[in-house]
Amino acid sequence: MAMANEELSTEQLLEAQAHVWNHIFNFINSMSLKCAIELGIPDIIHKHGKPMALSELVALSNISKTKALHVHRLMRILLHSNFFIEVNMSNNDKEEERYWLTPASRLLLKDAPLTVAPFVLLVLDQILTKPWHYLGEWLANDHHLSPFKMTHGMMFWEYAEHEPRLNNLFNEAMCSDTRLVTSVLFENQKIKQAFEGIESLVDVGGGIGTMAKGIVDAFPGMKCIVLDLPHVVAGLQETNNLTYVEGDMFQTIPPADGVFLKWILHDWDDEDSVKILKKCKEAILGKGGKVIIIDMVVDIYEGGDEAMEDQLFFDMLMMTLLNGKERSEKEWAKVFTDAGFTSYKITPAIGARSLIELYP
Ligand SMILES: C[S@@+](CC[C@H](N)C(=O)[O-])C[C@H]1O[C@@H](n2cnc3c(N)ncnc32)[C@H](O)[C@@H]1O
Ligand SMILES: O=c1cc(-c2ccc(O)cc2)oc2c(O)c(O)ccc12
Repeated sequence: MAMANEELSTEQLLEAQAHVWNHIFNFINSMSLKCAIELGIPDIIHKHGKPMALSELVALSNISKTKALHVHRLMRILLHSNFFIEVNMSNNDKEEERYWLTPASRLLLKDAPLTVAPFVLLVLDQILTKPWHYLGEWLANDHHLSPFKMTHGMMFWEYAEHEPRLNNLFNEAMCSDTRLVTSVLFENQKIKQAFEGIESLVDVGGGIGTMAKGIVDAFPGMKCIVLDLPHVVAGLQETNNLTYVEGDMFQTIPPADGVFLKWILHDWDDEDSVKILKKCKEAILGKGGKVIIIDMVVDIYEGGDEAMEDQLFFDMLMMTLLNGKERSEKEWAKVFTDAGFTSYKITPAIGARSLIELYP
């Protein structure tokens, strides 16, 4: 029998091996990043205010002094993946290599308003990484809605309800994303127009209300209601134009001119998404309103290959953690029609994500 590799030139064979190795070891990039965040390396360098030598980094962190050379190796891989840059500076006539931040590591500073550090800690937490080991077994079997359920015996939202550490990590991560989204969303006039004229809005699955706060700041006349599960919104501070409702979006959505769904429908399969959208339609009927969705539309993105690959990653994430998916325009159109909506408009909005306006 012919061997598959027989037809490859040496160059092709080595290239193929490098490609496979790269994919096998990609998790080392992720784990090195998580380790740097846990050690607070971006924050220590930022606080230092100027490029920092390895010896200074070790002295000012809780890294063991005996591990300095190991940290040099950790920094080497993070330099390679553009999370830090190396600056050569002279110190008492001695050339010394120093580490400095890049735009990517600035996004990892724990106290930066737009930090994505909570997402790194969330996605690479053992609760979320364990289900990936069961993906193949899950695909080979009919039972269980997701590899997450197969691993932990319950769905993601139930787990979050019973495990405050996951609940807090998740809500904090979502909040940081929302801060990033609001900071770019209303700069775009086309997007801003989508919210104009809406006097009351329900943010369905709005988490702890970060997006709703951003919306009422941008539209001070608007009243916003955040609907989410009791363990998420219980006891949160309300204001004159921001209120919280503990509830289930599959049961009732409070009536309003507009319903907003950010990163909700990608958590659910088509059948559940249609159920949620039917409830949204009931909420806006009689008000002549619309539904505004922020989610990915596969193959519509701004920002090149990385945004395209991010759509593929998120689709796999939704399959593994939840029973959800990222949808193409054709798949969205079917869900909208099945839920009884007649028209929609897609505007590419934030990198890999779009804003969809949906009309009954
Ligand atoms: C992926 S998060 C999105 C949060 C927020 N919209 C954002 O983008 O930051 C999904 C949200 O849906 C909420 N959720 C899940 N099931 C729900 C239900 N049955 N009714 C209401 N909210 C629900 C979760 O608690 C969570 O806050
Ligand atoms: O578990 C997640 C993680 C994310 C996520 C990861 C990294 C980012 O930079 C942003 C977001 O998003 C999720 C999500 O949107 C969801 O509906 C459920 C789970 C997760």
